[in-house]
Amino acid sequence: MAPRRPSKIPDHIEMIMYPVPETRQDSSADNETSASKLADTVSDTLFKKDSLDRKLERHHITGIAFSGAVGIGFFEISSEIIALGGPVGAIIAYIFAGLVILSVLRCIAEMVSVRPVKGPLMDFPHTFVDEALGFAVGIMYWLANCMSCVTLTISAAMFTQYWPSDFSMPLAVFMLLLAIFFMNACGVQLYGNMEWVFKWMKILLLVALCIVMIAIKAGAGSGRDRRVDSKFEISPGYSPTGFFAKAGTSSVDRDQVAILGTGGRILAVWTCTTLAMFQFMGGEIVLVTAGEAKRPRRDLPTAARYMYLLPVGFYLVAILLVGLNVNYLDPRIYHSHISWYPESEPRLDGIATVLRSPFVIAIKNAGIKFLPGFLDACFIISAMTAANSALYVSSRTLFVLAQRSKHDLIVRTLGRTNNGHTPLAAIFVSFLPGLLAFLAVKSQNATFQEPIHVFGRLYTGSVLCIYGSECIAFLRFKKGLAFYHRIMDRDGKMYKLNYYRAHWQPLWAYLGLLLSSLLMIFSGWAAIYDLVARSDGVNRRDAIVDLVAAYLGPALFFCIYLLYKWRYKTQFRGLVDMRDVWFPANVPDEDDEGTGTNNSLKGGKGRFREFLSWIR
Ligand SMILES: NC(=[NH2+])NCCC[C@H](N)C(=O)O
Repeated sequence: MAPRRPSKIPDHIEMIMYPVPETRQDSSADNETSASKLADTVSDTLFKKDSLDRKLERHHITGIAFSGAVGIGFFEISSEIIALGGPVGAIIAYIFAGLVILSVLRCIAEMVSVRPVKGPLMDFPHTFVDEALGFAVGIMYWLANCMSCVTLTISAAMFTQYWPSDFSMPLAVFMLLLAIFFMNACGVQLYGNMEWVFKWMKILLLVALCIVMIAIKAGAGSGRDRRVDSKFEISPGYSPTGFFAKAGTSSVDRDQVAILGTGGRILAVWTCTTLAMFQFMGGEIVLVTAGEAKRPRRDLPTAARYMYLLPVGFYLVAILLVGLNVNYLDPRIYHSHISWYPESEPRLDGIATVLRSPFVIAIKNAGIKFLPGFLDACFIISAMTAANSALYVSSRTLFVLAQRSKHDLIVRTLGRTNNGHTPLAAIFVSFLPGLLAFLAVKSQNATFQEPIHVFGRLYTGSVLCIYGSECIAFLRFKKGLAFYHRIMDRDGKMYKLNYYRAHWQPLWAYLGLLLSSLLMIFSGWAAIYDLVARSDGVNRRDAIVDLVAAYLGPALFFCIYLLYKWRYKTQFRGLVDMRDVWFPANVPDEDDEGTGTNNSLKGGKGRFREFLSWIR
């Protein structure tokens, strides 16, 4: 398909950038026999229907991405973060995690505005760094989303156990998986509309939680239960005390703080940041819609630029407010490194339950009765819709991977769509790992934590590798542009007019690369500490599982990369090979005029209007 010509490009440059298809054939094409050309034509005709439908409007795209980014982590795991780092440590951790997302999204937003192709997340490393890196990113992104689908499904199923009923865990997992499969299988437009509704439900939930937290701080409720606070021997204040060791006693005292002082605090905040990453991940999902977006060149860069603002903004405000309302030494706020419980409290370790949420703890302390049950229902929906997005992402990633595959059988099975342009085979295969959610079912109504934890860590570790790869791809992309600056000047007017040009680059790329690498490398340090420094009193098996979960994703990523590189002898892309930047394949037909990606030229008002139109 001939790429669409953006408006406002001078004619002589247009000829270079968007040559007619014939001129794009390279010399090897001359040698093609007419037989193979005929085969191509036949296969083109046969597989014409195997493409995705371009039906997603901007609000669908942001719905899918928002719904995928805001799952259950913030509502539930935030308690672990507050427990470890105190309210202040939690905010610092959220700022760091937000910074990683901000940096990465700035890089991919610019690349996608120049190259709005199908499967952009794997295309960028493939085109600008190394084919093997693109492959590793594709496979690991697929796997990571399958794993996050498992984690989110288990969480949703465990939340159903809050109400006393006959709704057993196996039944809950089964019904959730069924719902997720059918929502994905019923066509992209319906799916997009559903996710748009879920996005608004989640926004309302976040706003409501903030309002309730402000009200409680102002004295709402039938009175704060101060009895819990009085049990603690350390007065918590707001900042972290230090890094806690594992302990199983019934009260907390200073001996249980393994590393005191500034070092301990820094380590506590670092561990919080690793945990917070799970909550912030998912903003990049906007790019996965590239194959189904109606106007990818216009909508994707804008959505990628603004995508992080809503979740990050809400998360920061809400964590600040909830931190003011809970005592971070409250035994009901759980983290595996702080596991003491007064005998009177039910042990909640490992159980995803509304009772672990810091918001619910604050609400219960304030004596508001009916809200926990209502919030539980909201959390089930939130987790389920994020699992829904995870299946959407994994199926589309697998579909694009299959279409790019060198093996005909894979192209003709997983790379196909049904008559409604839904990649059913890819959806089904990506759904299968979801059955691992049944692992969480120990017995009727009993639950255990390990699968949630392991799959969640696997997802985080893998996505951190992908974020690092996107930053490297951006650095190469920028170098490539500098190399070909006579054809396309990143600082020139034409570029600024037609594409999104992120300010302060390559600073964001370096920052994203540095933070994601550090987070990946040191994500398992607490487990190593448990194993090495405090061998007594620590459950070694737990620590080993923790360690494996932290590093399995990155290890798999590097293995896949090296294996592909070794098998296909791929080379790093030289700058000269980056002609692809200006000859993007598969740029879709867009049904509106112009690219409209660059709002910075529209001035403050234009940008604000753009932002509002995106929020819808
Ligand atoms: N669609 C996904 N893969 N979502 C996984 C991201 C998890 C999400 N950030 C959460 O806090 O629950």
